[in-house]
Amino acid sequence: MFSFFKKKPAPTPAQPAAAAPATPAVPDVPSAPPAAIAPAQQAAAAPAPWPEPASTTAPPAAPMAPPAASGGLGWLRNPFAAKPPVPAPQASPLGAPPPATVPVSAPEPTPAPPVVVVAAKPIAVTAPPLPAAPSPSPSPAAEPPTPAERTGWLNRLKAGLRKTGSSIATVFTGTQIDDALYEELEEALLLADTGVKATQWLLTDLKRRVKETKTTDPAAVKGLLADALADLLRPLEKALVIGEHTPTVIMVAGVNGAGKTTSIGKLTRHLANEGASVLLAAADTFRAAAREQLGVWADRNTVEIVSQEGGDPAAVSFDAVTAGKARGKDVVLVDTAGRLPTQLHLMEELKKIRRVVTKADATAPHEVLLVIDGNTGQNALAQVRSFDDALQLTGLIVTKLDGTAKGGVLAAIAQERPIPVYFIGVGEKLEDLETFNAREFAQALLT
Ligand SMILES: Nc1nc2c(ncn2[C@@H]2O[C@H](COP(=O)(O)OP(=O)(O)OP(=O)(O)O)[C@@H](O)[C@H]2O)c(=O)[nH]1
Repeated sequence: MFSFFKKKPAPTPAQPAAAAPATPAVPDVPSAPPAAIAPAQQAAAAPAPWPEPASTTAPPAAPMAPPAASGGLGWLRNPFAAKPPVPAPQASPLGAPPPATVPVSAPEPTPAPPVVVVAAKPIAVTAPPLPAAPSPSPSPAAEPPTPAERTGWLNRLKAGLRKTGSSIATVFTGTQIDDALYEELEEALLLADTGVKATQWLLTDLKRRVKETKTTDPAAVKGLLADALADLLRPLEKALVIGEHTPTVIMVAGVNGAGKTTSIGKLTRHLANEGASVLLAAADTFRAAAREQLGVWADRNTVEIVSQEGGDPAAVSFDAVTAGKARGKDVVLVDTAGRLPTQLHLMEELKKIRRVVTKADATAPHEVLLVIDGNTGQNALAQVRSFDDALQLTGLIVTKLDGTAKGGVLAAIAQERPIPVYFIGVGEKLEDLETFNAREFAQALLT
């Protein structure tokens, strides 16, 4: 897993710390007392100064790992670009009561270096694709074999999506390609929560493919549908980039119980396994259980966590990003409390968290992810729209695709709000979170 993930690149020259002129009365300034930052085991301990001096000197760059040919999160990517200059360590506001003028300034936009991937060797980052399904359509190119690890995942994906796929697959058991087949298929796609637009798009595309290839066997139409679905889903494939910023700040949102904390835990584990330093921000400050749950993941992964009971989620996020910067963490993951898009005040709170994170680091958040429960079908699309409008999402994690009959919702998302799907979850276990690959998904769905 994550075999491509690199350690920190070579040290970069420090630049003068972004001047933080104390600007009183900035509305978003976190006003809560500083959050506790502690190694996971001490998460409950009283706020303490940094246990170790902040260091911005990165260790020497690790040797290049081989490109992502293995399974695992094979196309999460660290471009290993020269990191932007790391700001000189600043006195962290953590562990000491904030001064009257809070150390958050109205963002004096720090001229961020242009995001140019200047890695010595850019890395191939696409997940190893599956061999193309047998279909009468011309195969674009010979595809490499699927590694064993990825095959294991695919089997789990197929098992998870069987409920969705079986009703679609039965459409192709007849002997003729006629209107009845297309009508049945339309119904099956709609039942799988593919949505009206995506269903129409797929049917039109499929009919074209059938005509062009002069297909007469209904069983072969299934292969053509897999091709059409893969093409529709392809815009959702994108690599999550780690390493362009220190830290890469990832904010995670979603409705209650969507699987945010579990997904963060899984992702943390993968990152930690690859040697990335991760800091978790428990920005769900209201629900004790949520903090504890994140604390357990932090413990398991021996990463640090910033948490604060009953505090301001924006303040916790600010502290975490500041801490992540000061300590040269690779990734800061901000776990927010679940909320419905209709809870407008809570949506405002999310926007505030986003703004405050930007005050801690003018380039952050680098990713704003929405976690959606694949079981919620078309409602997931509504969530994507609402959270995207509020937060300008950069990516999705779709969980609980195991055992759902609504796996078609990804097609609806691709059609109506094509936000990249960085990961999909098909179970509660660590290995059940994987990168999204359009062809794999299409084939698993129709197997
Ligand atoms: N079957 C299945 N269960 C999952 C998956 N991802 C998460 N879960 C389960 O979903 C439940 C809720 O997950 P959480 O991670 O607590 O969800 P959350 O979004 O953080 O919840 P709140 O903090 O309450 O908003 C837990 O029981 C998880 O084990 C998945 O991919 N498949």
